[in-house]
Amino acid sequence: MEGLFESLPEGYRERLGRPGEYPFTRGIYPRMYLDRLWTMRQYAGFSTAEESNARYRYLLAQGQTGLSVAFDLPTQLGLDPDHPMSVGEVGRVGVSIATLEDMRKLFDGIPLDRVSTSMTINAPAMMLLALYLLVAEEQGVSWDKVSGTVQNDILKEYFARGTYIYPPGPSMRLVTDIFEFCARHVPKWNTISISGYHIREAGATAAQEIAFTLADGKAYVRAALERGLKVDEFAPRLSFFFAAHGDIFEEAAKFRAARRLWARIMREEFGAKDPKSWMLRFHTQTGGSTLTAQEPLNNVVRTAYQALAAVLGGTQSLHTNAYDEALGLPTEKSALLALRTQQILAFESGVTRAVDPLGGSFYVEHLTDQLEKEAERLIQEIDALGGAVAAVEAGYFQRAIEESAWQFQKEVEEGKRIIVGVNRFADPNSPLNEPTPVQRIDPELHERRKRELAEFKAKRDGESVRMGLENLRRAARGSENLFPYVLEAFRRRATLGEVCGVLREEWGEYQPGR
Ligand SMILES: C[C@H](C(=O)O)C(=O)SCCNC(=O)CCNC(=O)[C@H](O)C(C)(C)COP(=O)(O)OP(=O)(O)OC[C@H]1O[C@@H](n2cnc3c(N)ncnc32)[C@H](O)[C@@H]1OP(=O)(O)O
Repeated sequence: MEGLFESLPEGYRERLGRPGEYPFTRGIYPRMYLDRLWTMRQYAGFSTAEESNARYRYLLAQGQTGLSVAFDLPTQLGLDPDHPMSVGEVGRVGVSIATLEDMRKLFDGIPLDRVSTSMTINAPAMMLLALYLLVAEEQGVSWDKVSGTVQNDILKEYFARGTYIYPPGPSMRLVTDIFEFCARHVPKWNTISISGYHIREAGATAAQEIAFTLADGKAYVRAALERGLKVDEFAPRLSFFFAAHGDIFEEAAKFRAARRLWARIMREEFGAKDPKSWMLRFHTQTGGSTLTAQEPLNNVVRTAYQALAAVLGGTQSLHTNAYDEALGLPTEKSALLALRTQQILAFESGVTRAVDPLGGSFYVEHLTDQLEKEAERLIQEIDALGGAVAAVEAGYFQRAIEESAWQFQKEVEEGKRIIVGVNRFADPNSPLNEPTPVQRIDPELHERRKRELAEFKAKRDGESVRMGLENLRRAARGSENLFPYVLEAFRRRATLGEVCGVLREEWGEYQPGR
């Protein structure tokens, strides 16, 4: 492949750029997958820490190369299993974690210096990361060896995902505290996964996905600069998360355009000097909203094409959906098939042999330019509103996404957008409509988790816990970094609900529309 680039006409080469060079349209590494494949990181977790741990070990044994933890809704909202609002939700969409003991069980037998872990956690990101670091410590792994990612992207929770707790002001403080703490103590940790995935899943277009995500990214950078951090101190550890939907070339172009835009924003707008600060590194998940309950096996095919788009776009890490996700939680079998889908792509398809194989395609370069232009226009619109935080408060994102979602639905209903097995070739008697088994959650689980929590509380020193929580409360009233206080509270055996509860009392909860 080497000579190909040199043989291109003058001017064209400069315009195209090289992989691994600013503005990284063609990827962030000169040799991409020739040197290292993307991380195969399947989002998983359900029921108890023990059951999730067994699933993680199974997936790692099957060749998965990174972990990605799904937490249940109470955990994502900083509530313990014994909270009245947890009823019906414990262990349902992810694993239930409330204590250091739970976290220890979740990673039992998994060496935290050898595997990187992503945790989809936002409002209580600091708390779950603190528990993770304490488990690493117990394993004898020093924090500078620990690598992974917390989603920690609160802005999109307000308009696309929904698991917020506190109002934007204190929430942005927590985000920035994590940037600062990790820059000093956990240097290999990706402190945020700025997520377009949920924006897209909520109905945004590809250009909106890029624009809204990068606008959120700019808001986090501004918040950190206002805190007094230097851009090159924290920017190399910002990471991104996008969706891969079915339009292969548009999606591949989307990733290329996003990289180019972010590189420019970081270098030209924020004056970053370290090339690592310019690089947009991202995880991709295939499009959950594109999966259909009709003829579920068709989803294997959809997912494979979407994964191809992600890899053609130069993703660093990938989750391929299980075909039964429109019906319920993946079973061990469907989760394995999802992993095999990316292994076939990586090891059989030959797609990893060239770096940015689409680079120079007239069509893809054109799409890249177009998406970049449209996203840039939208980012300017958001800047004119005062940035992403102001745009959230003004309801800008919600309105824009609803409009696109409505447009999409209309096209489906009018048959202008074809979904095979749904609005074209639908057949109620299709043999592909056989019943699909889904993962079931034990109905006794909630009671069991409440008992475990009561036992945990009975064994601890109540006075020490109270002191830890009061120290956190005092710090929350001031402006110090809260991370050390959260760590201390967990060392004293406070629970997730208690730690988040103190901050709820101090800061209140976000009430949309008020
Ligand atoms: C839908 C659902 C929900 O709503 O609930 C969700 O949200 S699920 C959401 C699930 N989210 C996730 O799973 C997010 C996953 N995100 C991540 O893993 C990260 O943020 C990531 C995107 C930066 C990928 O990190 P990673 O560790 O897997 O991979 P990296 O690309 O950083 O590679 C690891 C190390 O190898 C190096 N490396 C990699 N490739 C190369 C190469 N070709 N040449 C030279 N070096 C290379 C990197 O620089 C890095 O080193 P060094 O570290 O020294 O630089």
